[in-house]
Amino acid sequence: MSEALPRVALIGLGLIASSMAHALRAKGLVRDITGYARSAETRAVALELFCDRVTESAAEAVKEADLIVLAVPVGVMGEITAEIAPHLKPGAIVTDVGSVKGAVIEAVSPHIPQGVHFIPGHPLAGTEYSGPRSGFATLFENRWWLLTPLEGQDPAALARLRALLEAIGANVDEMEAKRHDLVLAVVSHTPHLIAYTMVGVADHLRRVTHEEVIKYSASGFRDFTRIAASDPTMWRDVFLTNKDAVLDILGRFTEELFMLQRQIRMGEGEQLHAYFSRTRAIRRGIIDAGQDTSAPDFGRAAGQPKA
Ligand SMILES: NC(=O)c1ccc[n+]([C@@H]2O[C@H](COP(=O)([O-])OP(=O)(O)OC[C@H]3O[C@@H](n4cnc5c(N)ncnc54)[C@H](O)[C@@H]3O)[C@@H](O)[C@H]2O)c1
Ligand SMILES: O=C(O)C(=O)C[C@]1(C(=O)O)C=C[C@@H](O)C=C1
Repeated sequence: MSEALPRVALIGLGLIASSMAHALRAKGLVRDITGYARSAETRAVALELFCDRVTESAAEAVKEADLIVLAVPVGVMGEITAEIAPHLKPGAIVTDVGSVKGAVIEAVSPHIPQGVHFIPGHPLAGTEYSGPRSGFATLFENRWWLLTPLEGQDPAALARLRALLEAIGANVDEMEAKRHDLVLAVVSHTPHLIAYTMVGVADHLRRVTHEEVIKYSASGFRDFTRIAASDPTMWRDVFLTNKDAVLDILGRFTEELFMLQRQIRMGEGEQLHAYFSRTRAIRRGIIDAGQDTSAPDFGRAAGQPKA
């Protein structure tokens, strides 16, 4: 058990909070997990599956807590912090799991009382499912968990949080918030937008092709549909709060797309081949670095790809 952080309050009881609770329980790391969700139905599920106690208000949930985890959509982090702020225990740690860091820091920091430690965070792990039944204990195993500590952060509080996250299997790294938001715009936010768009395009076409798009969808398109099934509230908030970085990356993406479009139109096969060879090498680099646990290794086992 973590003597440093024995009582945990989870604010919002969806995929990430429930996964944290399952992981903390499975490893026996904390003494008590209290949860808050708006709906009575969600609270009942949480009580049955992973919380020791649930409360009808966020304020009530945090009173005794040593660690408070804000696990709500990015757009409501500020208002929920304003609600809990007067009830936080001196010395408590508040962290969040939001997919965007700059906007969360801006919204949450002004409400944090003196003597309470706010340490923004983001687990780079998730699925397209949401809600209190979607969590599982191994979600964070061997996945990055980025912390974006603020200036003057208490090193002891940071070390306590880091130790707990590492104990549930995460690889913890620290990063400056602005850099986090740019990196995530590249590796997560813009790819989600592209997936949403592609599935939208296919849906328009479906009406023309009489369901064949869905019937014969191959694995590439299926991957897009999985991503595009992600929670609409969460992703609306991500795009609205990481606007600048996403628009920057989307601009670059559009330029590349236009270039490829032109090469296809002009029949420039050599250029297309060179481009695809470069992207294939990037993918193989990710697998070789052990960053994609979902990738089968037959590509490597069978030797080099065909030239
Ligand atoms: N899903 C992912 O892949 C993923 C990965 C990493 C981080 N995150 C981040 O984690 C956070 C939670 O995401 P999740 O996937 O667990 O979502 P989820 O939809 O599964 O759960 C969100 C919870 O917040 C509650 N909630 C929503 N609006 C609220 C409000 N106004 N007041 C109080 N509670 C409210 C919901 O009822 C639910 O209990 C988000 O900030 C998201 O950006 C998500
Ligand atoms: O695997 C998925 O379903 C995800 O999309 C998870 C994913 C991502 O990798 O982009 C999505 C959003 C988060 O903030 C972190 C992780």
